[in-house]
Order: sequence, then structure tokens, then C-alpha cells
Amino acid sequence: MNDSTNGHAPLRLGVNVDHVATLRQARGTHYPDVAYAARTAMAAGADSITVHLREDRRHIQDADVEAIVTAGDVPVNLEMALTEEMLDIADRLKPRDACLVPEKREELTTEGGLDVAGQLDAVRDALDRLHGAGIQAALFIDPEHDQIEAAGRAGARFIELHTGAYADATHDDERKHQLERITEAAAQAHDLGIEVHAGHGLTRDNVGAIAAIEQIVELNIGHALIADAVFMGLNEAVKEMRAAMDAGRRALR
Ligand SMILES: CC(=O)[C@@H](O)[C@H](O)COP(=O)(O)O
Ligand SMILES: NCC(=O)COP(=O)(O)O
Repeated sequence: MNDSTNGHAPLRLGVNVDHVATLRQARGTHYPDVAYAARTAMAAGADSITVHLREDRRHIQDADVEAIVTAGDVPVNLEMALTEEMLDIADRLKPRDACLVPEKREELTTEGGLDVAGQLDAVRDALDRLHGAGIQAALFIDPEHDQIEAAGRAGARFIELHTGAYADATHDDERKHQLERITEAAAQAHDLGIEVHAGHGLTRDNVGAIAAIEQIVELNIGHALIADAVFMGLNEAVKEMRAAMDAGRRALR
């Protein structure tokens, strides 16, 4: 059996099940069951489950988070806005992980990363509260030097680098530039002692280059994986994404 990590830090997969909930919310039915999707993804090889409880509840509902977290058999990463409401929910439910994500009501999906530099005290206070609740808290930030520095000043132990600009790049030069930004940001954060995750817009086709960045130890992937599951089933979609990640990781020397 190939060592998929070539002796490097293994790369964890967090499966984001938001868009299983999107399908359910489309009709207001009780199916598809988001908690069952979470357990299926874990059985297929996911290391954790990500759920984004948005302020507008467009997909994941409070009951989804409660069901998955209180079942206690799935490590949950709760993505949340930096608001008192969401901090109260995290404090009450105590997921293993949380990730502070910016939200704009009108956005189709998450656009930029959290502006840590522009709200350092608020971020520091939120991290303190999440750490106090025993939650491993990450900041979802753009791969920008100043934001990485600010994350370190805010006391972040984890960050998730926003890979959206890389995923959305339509030309090789732009894709290469965005990959360089992510690579440099990952190295900078690692040197600050911060654990580096990444996510947004990753697919089986573009994940390899991200997986080959040694300092990145976790990828959170949802939309494209759930889209794959429509055709191949969730079990196979998780396995295929894991295989694409491992292929990328093997490129590490
Ligand atoms: C923060 C991020 O990039 C995603 O995890 C987020 O969940 C995207 O929001 P939607 O799932 O609502 O598209
Ligand atoms: N934080 C990224 C995530 O959880 C999933 O993002 P996407 O794969 O749905 O774009």
C-alpha cells in the first residue's frame, strides 16, 4: 500500500455537507438527511464534517448542527460568522472545531476571507471565547501577508486559507499566481506556529496542487464533492476526492 503522504504530514479531508441541506431546503422536506450524509462521509474516509450555519439559514439549520454534534460520533467543524448569536451557539454545542467566516446576506457563497487586521480586538475576543469553550478555532482568511500576521497577533492556532481565487482562475498565469499566494501564505503561517487548512471551490481536478503544499494539513471541501455525489454517490465521491488529494500529496518530495 503506497504511503500516500511520502512521510509528510497526512492531509485530512473535512467534508462540508451544506449542499445536502440545500437540496432538502429546496422543498422543505425532511430528506436528504444531513446527519446521515455526515455519517456516510465519515464511513467513506472523511476525517471531519464541516457545516456552515449561516445567519440566513439558507441550508444548514440549527437542528442539523445540534443533531450532528450531539450524536458525538462525528468530529464537527462549525463555520460561523463572528456574531454573538453564533458564539452563543458554539459555546452551547461545543463542536470540536469552529471556523470564523465572513458573511454578507446577498452573497451567493463566501466571497472574501475574514478581515482580521481590521477587527483585531473582536477576533481576539471571539477566539478567546471559543478557546475557553474548548473549541479548536480557525480563521477563514485570504492568503494575504497582513491577514496572516494579524491572525498570529489575534492568537489564532489554526487558519483556513481561502482557495476561491485559485479555484475561480480561468487562465494558467492567474492560477499559477494564486497558487503562489497560497503557498507563500501557508509557509508564513506555519512559521508562526499556526496550523494551516484550506478550502473553497476545490474539486477533484484542482485539488492536487493544493494538496502538494506541505504546510497545509486539512482541506475542507463541499460543493464539488456533493455535486460528484449526485452522479457517483456520496461514498464514491469522498473516496474519489481522497484519491485526488493523495495523488497531489505524493507529488511532495
Ligand atoms: C467558508 C467557505 O468557503 C465555505 O465553507 C462556505 O460554507 C461556503 O458557503 P456555502 O456553503 O453557503 O456556499
Ligand atoms: N471552507 C470551505 C468549505 O468548507 C467548503 O467550501 P466549498 O468546497 O463548498 O466551496
